[in-house]
Amino acid sequence: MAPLTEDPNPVHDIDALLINQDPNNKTEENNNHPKDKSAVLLGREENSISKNQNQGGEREMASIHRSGSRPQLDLSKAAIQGNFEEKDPTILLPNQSDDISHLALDIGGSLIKLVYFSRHEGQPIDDKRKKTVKERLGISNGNRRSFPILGGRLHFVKFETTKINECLDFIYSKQLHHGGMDSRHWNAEAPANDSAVIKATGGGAYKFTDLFKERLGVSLDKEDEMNCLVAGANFLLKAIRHEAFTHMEGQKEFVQIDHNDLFPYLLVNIGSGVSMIKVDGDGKFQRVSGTNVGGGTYWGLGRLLTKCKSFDELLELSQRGDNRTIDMLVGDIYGGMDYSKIGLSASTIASSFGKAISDNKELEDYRPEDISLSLLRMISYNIGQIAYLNALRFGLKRIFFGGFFIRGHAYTMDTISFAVHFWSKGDAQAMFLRHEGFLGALGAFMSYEKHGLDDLMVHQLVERFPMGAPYTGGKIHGPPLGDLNEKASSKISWMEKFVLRGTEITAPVPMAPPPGTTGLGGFEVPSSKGGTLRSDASALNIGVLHLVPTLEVFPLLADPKTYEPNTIDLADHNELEYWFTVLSAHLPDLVDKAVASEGGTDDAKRRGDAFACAFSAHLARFMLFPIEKELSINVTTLAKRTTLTVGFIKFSHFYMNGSDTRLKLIEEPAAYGKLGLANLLELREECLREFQFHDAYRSIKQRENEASLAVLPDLLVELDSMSEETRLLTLIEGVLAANIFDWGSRACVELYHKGTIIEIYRMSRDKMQRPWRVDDFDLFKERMLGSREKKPQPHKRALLFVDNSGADIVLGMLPLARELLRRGTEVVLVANSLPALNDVTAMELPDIVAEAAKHCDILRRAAEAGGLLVDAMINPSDGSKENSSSVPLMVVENGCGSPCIDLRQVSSELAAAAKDADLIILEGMGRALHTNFNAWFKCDALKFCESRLQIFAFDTSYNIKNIGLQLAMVKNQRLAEKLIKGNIYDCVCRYEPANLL
Ligand SMILES: CC(C)(COP(=O)(O)O)[C@@H](O)C(=O)NCCC(=O)O
Ligand SMILES: [Mn+2]
Repeated sequence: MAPLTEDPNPVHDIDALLINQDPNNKTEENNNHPKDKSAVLLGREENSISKNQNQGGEREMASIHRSGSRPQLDLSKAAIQGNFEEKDPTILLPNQSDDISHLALDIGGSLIKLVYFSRHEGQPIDDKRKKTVKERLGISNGNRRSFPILGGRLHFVKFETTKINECLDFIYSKQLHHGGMDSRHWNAEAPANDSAVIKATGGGAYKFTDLFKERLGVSLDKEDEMNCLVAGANFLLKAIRHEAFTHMEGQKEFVQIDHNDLFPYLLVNIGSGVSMIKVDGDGKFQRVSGTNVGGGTYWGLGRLLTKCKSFDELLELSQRGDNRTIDMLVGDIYGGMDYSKIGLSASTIASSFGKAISDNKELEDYRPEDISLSLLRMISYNIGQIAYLNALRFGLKRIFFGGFFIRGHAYTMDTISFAVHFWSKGDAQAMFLRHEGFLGALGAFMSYEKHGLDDLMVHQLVERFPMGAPYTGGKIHGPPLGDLNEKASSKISWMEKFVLRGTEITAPVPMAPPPGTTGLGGFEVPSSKGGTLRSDASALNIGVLHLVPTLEVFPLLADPKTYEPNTIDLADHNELEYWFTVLSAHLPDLVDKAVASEGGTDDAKRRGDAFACAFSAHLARFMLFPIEKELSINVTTLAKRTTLTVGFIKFSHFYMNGSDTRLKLIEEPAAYGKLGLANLLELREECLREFQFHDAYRSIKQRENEASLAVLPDLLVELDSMSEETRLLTLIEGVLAANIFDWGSRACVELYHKGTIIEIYRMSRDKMQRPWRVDDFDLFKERMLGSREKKPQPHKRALLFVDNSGADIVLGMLPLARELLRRGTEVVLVANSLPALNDVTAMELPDIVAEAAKHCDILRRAAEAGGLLVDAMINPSDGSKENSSSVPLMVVENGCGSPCIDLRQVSSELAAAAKDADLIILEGMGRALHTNFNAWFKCDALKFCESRLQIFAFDTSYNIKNIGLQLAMVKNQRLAEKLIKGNIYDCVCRYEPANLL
């Protein structure tokens, strides 16, 4: 490669070199102040029409506005790839940003909200497998909309406006003003692009224009605040599954919004002042009302009256307040009685601050806590009341509240909810949004038209890291983490700062709320069980949105609307506590494996520690544990790995109240969306990837694959010597037995010290004794082999959702696949797209199959027919490549990187493979137990799938609602007891033929 940077005026035709680059664009950017669609709808003046039309635009009005930040040609560090002699050599532009705008801002009076995009890190793509699968399954990109975003993440970050310099540092450190780290190396000294433009909304977009220009060399392209709020709210309500929730008396409940029935609604944005916006559709809205008594009033008056230094401090005070000392209640007027005739209880506030008239007290005589609560209730009730009256005025069913005033504060939400409930006599309900603080920033982000985000579907957005926003992004740079007690030093990187911040959070112990009086519907004291508050309460209650435009809903789901992937709902605190303990205990070992998988270097160790800190901080957020329990966990953790700060730092950092024997960790799982065990298991994998551990179990997987492949030929000979019936049973037993190789199960991992892989496999198989705890094998056998009355009908295509590497795939699932192939059934092995624990991935499978095929004709022919052996021809001279006598064996990726699978979001190739499938086999605890245990499948368009075979070793039976075949051996004692009233290593074999439905 040769550098090209010396030549400021390259002779190459720029248009030819760079797709999507518009050389005219520079002038357009400088002059144009694009407005979004709604601006056009509202009939605003548009100053860029003629320019765009000149550029060839028969495009319609709404789409003629070009984003002000279309990328510029960045030739820095450009280099010719390949040979100088070549005629038009490719030129690499390492610093060229993607054709995507990466950052948008909402700069408010107190907070700056950032939404930024990062591309998914380039995964190695096995093109050949994909190509063959595409051909085989007839997948085309035909009607797929081509998204400018090919996949990436939306991150949400906040800064206090007073710390705008930190915000600028952050943008700079991540090079977000140039299109992000993806396109620029860390510390790249590329010159700032003078004409770069960032979308921004909020008053600060005007106030800080010069500062942004000075510090980052970028211009802020101002977007209308109201447009942004509405665009952000619409996007969230349509695209995020668990976005809206109600909050009454401390209870949070998510509301399923039907996208087709979203409009109209009332959006109440409580900032310094309050706006009430009637939203009728995308870009269609009207500000119908508002009130000047809002967040600013609360903070302003509160500051004067209590001397509080921050808004959060004031809110925290309110939690310990008793407003009855200062508010005049109905009971104060009526001698402690209710005014029942007009439906007011004695505890109803008759007049906020009313007692101060007659008390003959000075300001100092009132507790600041009481003042704060009185103020909070006065303002919240007032807003709730006005909002309801406006909803009534326009006949609106739904009221969504957002804005910085709420900040995920349970007490505030309860108060607003109470007011809406009270005034509507229960007819209306207040709803809140998890991303409420980011509506404006998201709206500004959406205003870059080319994102194509507007018609993203729910299943294309995955909130994979439900509470990880502050931990994400960037690489681990800078010196080792060191002592996390140290305050953020200028030396440490952003990532580390974030880790630091996350673990530093101190939160007050929630006070038991004063008992609310039950009366005649007056304003009782709201009870907020989840009334926790932290210094930046809403900073962590949202996750990173992964945009994967290729994800689809699994077409064989009988009813995607009612489908719930999680079997275990962590809203049950006992479950949460148990799984917290299990995952915490597993952490040190996982870190060891992860560090070893990266060569055990210092960098890997540092990343390992950072991962452990981040993941345990995430886990901690869900929990509120008695102190004894916490400490016992810490002691074991530390005894094992003294250098690791896992699970310990978080406790030393969390607020502890002497009178309360609890460590305060944030107990508000619902704030992060509905949480099931699958989310927690996925979070762990995502967190590993975040710290650049891409395959912690790589070497274990390799070792187990090799050992298993070595004994496969003997197993196949053994199987072939059996009668059909015995063989089928042995095969199912084999799947169950081999699923014991699960590095996610503590009990199993302990077993591995007791023998070789093959010994454990044999032992496990020998112990298979029927009847299993749940045993529908005979039904399945009848379907496969037929009966006296019925001849067997081979399945057309079977989808085998495979699980672990090693014995599980090689000695369990592959022989079962072989049996199906032998019977004329096409087999599709469905494997993870990304590693998770020791699960086999779709990338790894072709090699494993190729090795296995060396010992088996059936597998070889089928693998060839399925295009799996293109590279690894066993015997290239035998000419069997074109052999069409076999049904194919194929491999597809499932679209996920977790031990579990959410079938609402699978890869397009799996969706395509499912079309002709009439048998689904789900194997393993993660895929068939923790998720999909209650799933129903169909085949063709409307019929239920002829059979549903779920195989998982060591499964357990929760309250089994479905019928069907599941093969399982329970790998966890507690699950065994709960699910099947059995014991660890019990088996479940459940089969679900359609005629039973
Ligand atoms: C993570 C797992 C779901 C993986 O199981 P698999 O899908 O491989 O059968 C499972 O190992 C698990 O639930 N482990 C935690 C329970 C324990 O350690 O007992
Ligand atoms: Mn697994």
